[in-house]
Amino acid sequence: MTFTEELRREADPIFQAIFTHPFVQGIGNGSLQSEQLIHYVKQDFEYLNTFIQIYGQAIHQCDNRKDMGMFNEQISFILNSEIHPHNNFCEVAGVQYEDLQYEPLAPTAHHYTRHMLDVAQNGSLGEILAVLLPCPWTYNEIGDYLKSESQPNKSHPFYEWINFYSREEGDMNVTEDFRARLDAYAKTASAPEKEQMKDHFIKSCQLEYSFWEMSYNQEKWPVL
Ligand SMILES: Cc1ncc(CN)c(N)n1
Repeated sequence: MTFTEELRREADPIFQAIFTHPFVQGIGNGSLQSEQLIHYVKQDFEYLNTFIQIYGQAIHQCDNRKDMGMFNEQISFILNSEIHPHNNFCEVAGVQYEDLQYEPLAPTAHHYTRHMLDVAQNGSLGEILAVLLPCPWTYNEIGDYLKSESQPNKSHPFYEWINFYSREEGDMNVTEDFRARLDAYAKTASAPEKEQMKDHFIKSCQLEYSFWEMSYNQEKWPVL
């Protein structure tokens, strides 16, 4: 079993809980309220801004152009492609995307971004890959799950979102790319470093779940 297969097996209860979370189910059956979609987009815009900054820190740790190029491509992906699923949510909610940008972080988004930033500042390249991997991996699996469960056609309100994240067979996407790099990295990593990578990965999976919960409940700081 590869290192990332081991990670996936350990995180399976969290993946299953994500698939059945009411926000994810609400994407599948089109039942989400506008306020929930708006809360998600506001927080996710900021979350992805942090992701871009972490890619910058990962580039700082690369010792070859191939790896630098890969992270650079991922920055472009967020800037130019990952705006489409956000626009899908905005259209359904009946709001302009530009009006939801540069909002303060809610507690869970604050926690998740600080977790990733901490690893990016203090960890190895392997640890950075481990902390980032649940982001593409859980979304690809959500996309695949919703595509097979809901069989959406073009009239489904979240057709674009589901198709954006679901994978085509044989597709070499960012999840597969990160997994291959992390598996290669793990082959020469020490046992304590592998434990660290596992810990970062599992915490990010937990925080992926919490991010859906935050959006569903439109989480705010306790005292306003
Ligand atoms: C919180 C979160 N996790 C993952 C993704 C998919 N890149 C996202 N847009 N937002």
